[in-house]
Amino acid sequence: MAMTVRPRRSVLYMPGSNARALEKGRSLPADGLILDLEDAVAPDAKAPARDTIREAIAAGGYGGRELIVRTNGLSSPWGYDDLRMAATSGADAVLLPKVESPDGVRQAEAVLRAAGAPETLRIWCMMETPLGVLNAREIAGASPALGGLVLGTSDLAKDLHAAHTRDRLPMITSLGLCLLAARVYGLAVLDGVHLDLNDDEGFAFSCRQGRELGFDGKTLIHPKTIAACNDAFAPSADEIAQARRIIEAHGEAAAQGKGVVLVDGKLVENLHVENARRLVALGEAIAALDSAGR
Ligand SMILES: CC(C)(COP(=O)(O)OP(=O)(O)OC[C@H]1O[C@@H](n2cnc3c(N)ncnc32)[C@H](O)[C@@H]1OP(=O)(O)O)[C@@H](O)C(=O)NCCC(=O)NCCSC(=O)C[C@H](O)C(=O)O
Ligand SMILES: [Mg+2]
Repeated sequence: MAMTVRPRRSVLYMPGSNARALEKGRSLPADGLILDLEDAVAPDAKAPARDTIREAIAAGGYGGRELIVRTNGLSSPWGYDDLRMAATSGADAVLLPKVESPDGVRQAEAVLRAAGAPETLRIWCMMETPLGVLNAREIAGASPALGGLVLGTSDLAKDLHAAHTRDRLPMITSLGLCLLAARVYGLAVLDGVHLDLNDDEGFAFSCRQGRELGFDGKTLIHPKTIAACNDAFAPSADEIAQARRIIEAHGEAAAQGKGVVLVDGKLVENLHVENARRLVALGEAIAALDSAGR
């Protein structure tokens, strides 16, 4: 059975006020781009940044990259105008900051729909406050328009009074709760940013850890980190080859009326086949993106 998986290994933030960054986004190998109106944009630059983002998306050239507009909160002076712009911008998704309740999602959704947002526009939520994380399950189930959760580990660390440690132990509970909520509702889920651009080793560790925990990918702040992130979140050639062996061996076993089989000495059941199919589909989707130049 064919399975569709959208690669979201690397999703790069860029300030909506930075036209050069938006231009560069058209040629970077990121799976997605977050065109930011919130924290990366100074108050005086918010209104012009809205125009810059709208014009950039309208001009096109982003290929298969997923385009996500991060708006300001509705309690800020810019939130409503941001949502109205994003509604008809042609973006794939709107990313709401600091979401703390399902009502926050529904309120934003009502503004988007009233502004003419198409049914295809997804709503993504930043999970970056203690209350938001505790309400992750309700937020993830707030609307069928939900597309994904993004961890805001910088804001979260601040609110938790937590340290940024290499092993990210202080974050683990929050990461786990958001992952659980996303998987319950079939949403995408992206890990937070690694702030130290000179710490290649720490970055590689956090990518590996994020993938092992179950994240689909990681949010990034600089283009130089995209390639390593893509590698870390893509299934390796060995993993794909093993997944194919699992699918084939289980298919042969099923044809003989057996429910289980050993592959490379390990027990394989239906659940392993499901995961193997996901890995193969992800590998194929990545190959298709790469061959299209995105
Ligand atoms: C961090 C930066 C300000 C560094 O910018 P800069 O000094 O320009 O870097 P470089 O000179 O090394 O840039 C080299 C070229 O790459 C382009 N570039 C740099 N960053 C980006 C980017 N993010 N997107 C696209 N292109 C980028 C430069 O234009 C240079 O190109 P060229 O002209 O060809 O030489 C900068 O990287 C930056 O602004 N990063 C994004 C910051 C951001 O968006 N922050 C907000 C999101 S993080 C967050 O909010 C987390 C969350 O909410 C939480 O709570 O955790
Ligand atoms: Mg934040």
